[in-house]
Amino acid sequence: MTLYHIGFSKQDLGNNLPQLALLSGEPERSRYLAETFLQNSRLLSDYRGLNSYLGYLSNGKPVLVATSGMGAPSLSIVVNELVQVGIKQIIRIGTCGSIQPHVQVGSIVISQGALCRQGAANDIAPLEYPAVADPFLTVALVETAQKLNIPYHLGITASVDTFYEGQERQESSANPNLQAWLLGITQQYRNLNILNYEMEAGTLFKMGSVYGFAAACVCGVVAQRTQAEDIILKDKDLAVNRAIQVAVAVDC
Ligand SMILES: O=P(O)(O)O[C@H]1O[C@H](CO)[C@@H](O)[C@H]1O
Ligand SMILES: O=c1cc[nH]c(=O)[nH]1
Repeated sequence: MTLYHIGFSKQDLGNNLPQLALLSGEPERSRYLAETFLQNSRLLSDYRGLNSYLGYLSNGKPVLVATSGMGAPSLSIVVNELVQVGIKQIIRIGTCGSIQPHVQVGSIVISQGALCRQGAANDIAPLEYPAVADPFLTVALVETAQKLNIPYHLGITASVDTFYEGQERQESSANPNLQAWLLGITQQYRNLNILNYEMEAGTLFKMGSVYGFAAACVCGVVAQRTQAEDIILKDKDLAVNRAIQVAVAVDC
């Protein structure tokens, strides 16, 4: 049966079924990953911008590349359907904004868990349910980053629903008047040793624990929120390439 949003079925994946999916928020990143880092990749579907590919790692292992779209509601749909076609491991390859001075643009953040401020996650499990990454897959990502000599940070991520309001952007937002409870929240998170902001990992982690797959997240740092609100476009390719290099080389 073809799954409605991802646009393919288990039968479309052949006899050598992939267990691992590499999940990006951005469709262009998925295409780049499949065409540049995988062998014999082919497009499975491209519906609503949620493109997906089947390809092979250099060790011959089949891997699915899929697109989550932005934010947890969209991710939850894609991940649900990936589980239905038999995926057992999902590595999110994303971008993020650093909120710590030592976490520099161009480096990568591997999330061990997330502060999950996401409405969609509450439909998966109670608010108090921990949003934790799979420990084995996460350590494998760390070991790969070390082996490749890629600057990485391991720690806690803040996964929030909005890019502007929830990440306390005022100067670059259409509405500079944030709700009172959001004023100063980035400093509070900094004090809690949270490393970065992004918009999907927390819900992915909760889904992993509830639905029984291994979830992990590696993000390239494209903004430095101790200095400014904007995305540093000149360093984005470096950051994203590093995150992809680690994810495709992971031993899992
Ligand atoms: O680059 P991706 O994977 O989309 O990740 C980040 O970028 C988007 C916001 O610009 C959000 O989806 C956020 O989580
Ligand atoms: O600052 C950033 C950069 C990328 N993605 C986010 O969610 N926030």
